[in-house]
Amino acid sequence: MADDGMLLNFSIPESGILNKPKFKGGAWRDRLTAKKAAANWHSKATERLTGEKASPKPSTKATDVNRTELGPRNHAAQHTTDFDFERPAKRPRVGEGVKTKFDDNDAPAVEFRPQSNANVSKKPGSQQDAGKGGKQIVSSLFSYNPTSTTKSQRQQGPENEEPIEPSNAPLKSELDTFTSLGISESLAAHLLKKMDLKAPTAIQKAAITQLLKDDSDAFIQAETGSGKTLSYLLPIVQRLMELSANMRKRKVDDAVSRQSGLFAIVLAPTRELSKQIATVLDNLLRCAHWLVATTVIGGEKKKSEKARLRKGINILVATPGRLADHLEHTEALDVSNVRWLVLDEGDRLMELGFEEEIQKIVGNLNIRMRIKKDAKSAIPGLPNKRTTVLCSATMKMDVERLGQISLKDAVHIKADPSALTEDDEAEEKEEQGFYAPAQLKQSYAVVAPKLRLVSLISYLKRAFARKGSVMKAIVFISCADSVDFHFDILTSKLDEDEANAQGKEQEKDQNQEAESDKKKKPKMVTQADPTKLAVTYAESPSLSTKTHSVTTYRLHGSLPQSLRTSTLAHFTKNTEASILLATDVASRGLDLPNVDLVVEFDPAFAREDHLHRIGRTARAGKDGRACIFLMPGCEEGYVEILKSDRKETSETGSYHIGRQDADEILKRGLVTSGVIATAKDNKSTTAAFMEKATDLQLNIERWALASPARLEAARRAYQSHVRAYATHVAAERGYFDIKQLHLGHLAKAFALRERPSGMKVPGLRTGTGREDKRPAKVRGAATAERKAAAGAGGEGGKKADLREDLPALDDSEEAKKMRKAVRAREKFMRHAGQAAEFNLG
Ligand SMILES: Nc1ncnc2c1ncn2[C@@H]1O[C@H](COP(=O)(O)OP(=O)(O)OP(=O)(O)O)[C@@H](O)[C@H]1O
Repeated sequence: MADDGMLLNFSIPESGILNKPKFKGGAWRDRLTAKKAAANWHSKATERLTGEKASPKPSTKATDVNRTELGPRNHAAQHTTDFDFERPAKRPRVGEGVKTKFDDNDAPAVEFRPQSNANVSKKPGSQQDAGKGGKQIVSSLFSYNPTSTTKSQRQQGPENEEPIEPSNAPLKSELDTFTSLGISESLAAHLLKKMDLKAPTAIQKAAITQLLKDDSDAFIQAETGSGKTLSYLLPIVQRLMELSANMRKRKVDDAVSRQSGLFAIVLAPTRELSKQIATVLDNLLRCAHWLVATTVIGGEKKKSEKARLRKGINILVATPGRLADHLEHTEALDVSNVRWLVLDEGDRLMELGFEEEIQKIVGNLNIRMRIKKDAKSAIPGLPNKRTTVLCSATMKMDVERLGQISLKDAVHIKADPSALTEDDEAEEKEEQGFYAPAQLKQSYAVVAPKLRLVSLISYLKRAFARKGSVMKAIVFISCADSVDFHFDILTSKLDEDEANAQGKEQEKDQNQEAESDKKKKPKMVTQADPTKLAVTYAESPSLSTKTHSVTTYRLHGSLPQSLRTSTLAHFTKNTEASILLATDVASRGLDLPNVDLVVEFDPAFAREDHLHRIGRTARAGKDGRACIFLMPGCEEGYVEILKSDRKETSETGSYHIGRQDADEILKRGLVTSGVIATAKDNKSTTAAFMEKATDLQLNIERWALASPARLEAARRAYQSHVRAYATHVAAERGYFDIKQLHLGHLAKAFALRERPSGMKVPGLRTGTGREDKRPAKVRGAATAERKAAAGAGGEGGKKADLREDLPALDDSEEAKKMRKAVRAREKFMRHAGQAAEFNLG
């Protein structure tokens, strides 16, 4: 039957047959625009269908605007795709494309434009990808970035300057030998043959002379990498060898053996440092095998430590918490013969809150020594008084306090004795003086927050591009979560098809789920897989080249002690190119061989920490480079601190500090791969590096999207980073002003397409312009919070592991409850022997 003229008898509901589309999510402006356009079209369509006045047919052509590389914020755009309406005029912007959200605090991963509007020219800085699926992507990585306040000067860099005489190298004069300082021939021969140490450094010369000469207490102050460890160990070993030789000569006494008693204790703030000192000591004692040393440190089994103490020990290296514990509970530990007590890294011991433990230890040593003296059973030849040696790079207030607790009429020992002056004012200035090694080459990189992650990868790519150009690098990061996040990125295959495909799927799902999630109750967050913590090193696909591989390591205070130890040991032994991503747990005292580059990706919380960090390179006269990442704006003021790092600079202002821009780093790392671009090919290189950087960023974002655990880890890293940022010392907060931090842009550096919501950070701009009016006491707690976040790696029993759930430091009930919970968990961790951010003794 012909259907011509057939009348369909459908009844049309009052509301019309076309239901009005619902608009959810996205920016309200987008929703409003879409709603208006849809309403307009809807009424006209309904009019037409109900037989009323015909109206022009609306276009139903999908404009494909939703098929983007966008995060959930662009969800609104997805709902508008059935309507080809005119969008309102947008805020003008540099480059092309339509920005999906006009939030000054935020910027999407990429911006997009409708396909219909595809005739826009491709310009550098607005890289488009019309590839797979007809997507039109405009990179926002290079737009709306803050501009630098310091000049980019392509001038002579430090590498072209006259070589600078190292300030921490062994002395060159033929007269300066170990034997000339009073070290025995046999020990000096051992130093030369077995430890390859020919001549003493300046601080060793000063300290060994003094400590062999008399039994006064001493305060040793010298720059990083100047050999302080041997400056106190050598005189102790020399004295004990003499004691032993004398006893053998007398024949009436038994020769010194492990049973003769404990003669020296060395206290260090961290387990890593204790182990390192113990290793140097063991090497020394190979020429005096009758002397025995051991360690007692937090995180190890107390039972086996007790067994070792029972067997007899002559020199003990310990962390304060664990030693205090043994003094209380281990009967076999007899300290009545202790004649040397060394407090290494004194400022750090105080910073980590060991004052109480040290007071206990010193008190205990004093009492036992007095009792022993009264009993007149001291070993013949043993000094009558105890010598206490305090080592510190700085003479800050808290070190003075430590001096008051432990030292009596101490001699101040410095590498350059002429620096010890009678002039009080000059002396005070000198005492505060803590400088970087003279031969260390320093530079800074000015990198906008959005470009931080891609710039870091590019910087490292370039540094390791040529085999052997950089052997080992340490990258300092402010908090443990952020170390974990960057470790995952650097050890993943970012451009793997599978990961990308998963990421793209996830993108779609995320867009769809974002809206419904908002309405639902907040879900339990997916925690990053904690078992993954077991992996602390892996090859880095993005940094390795065809000719050589690069291994990335991670280290922070939240890793179990055994892992920390094995990771450091592996990094130390690795003879191939390797990078250690670490919190400040690695900033103090650690002597890792062949580190020729230190990158401060997150600036240190205080100048002293910065000097300790960069001091991991350029040690004992060797060369070294250090680069700090600063964001454009107030952070660039930190260059003043860099200038004050060098002794001669602070006085003469002559040292050149290299400067690089993000563009330069990206160009060198991603395009010219080690070859410096000439002016001729500069133009094409500009387009190329922007394209490559955008691709890299997209790959990273897709990689993160491919797994909820990764996304969660990224969020945690971001949050911990921002919270840590709020805890720079007051004197430097002008450079690191949390209120100036662009949180939306920064999210990108954590592979996030929008900034996580619901963060409480003290001092953070809330939109109300509210100032941080917390009482000083509460504000002070921020320091502890920061240290905990950094996984500062002490063994301070009283410090909280606030890493996972740092409370906002206000006085609200919620914050109080949270602090209580954190304290309870810390207590539990302590009893359970777990490694907290601060590792417990
Ligand atoms: N006389 C020497 N000649 C050559 N190398 C030396 C000498 N003394 C020490 N070293 C080496 O210098 C490096 C740094 O020594 P050490 O760790 O004691 O420095 P430090 O002053 O304690 O540094 P930091 O302040 O960073 O802890 C070590 O690798 C050590 O082997």
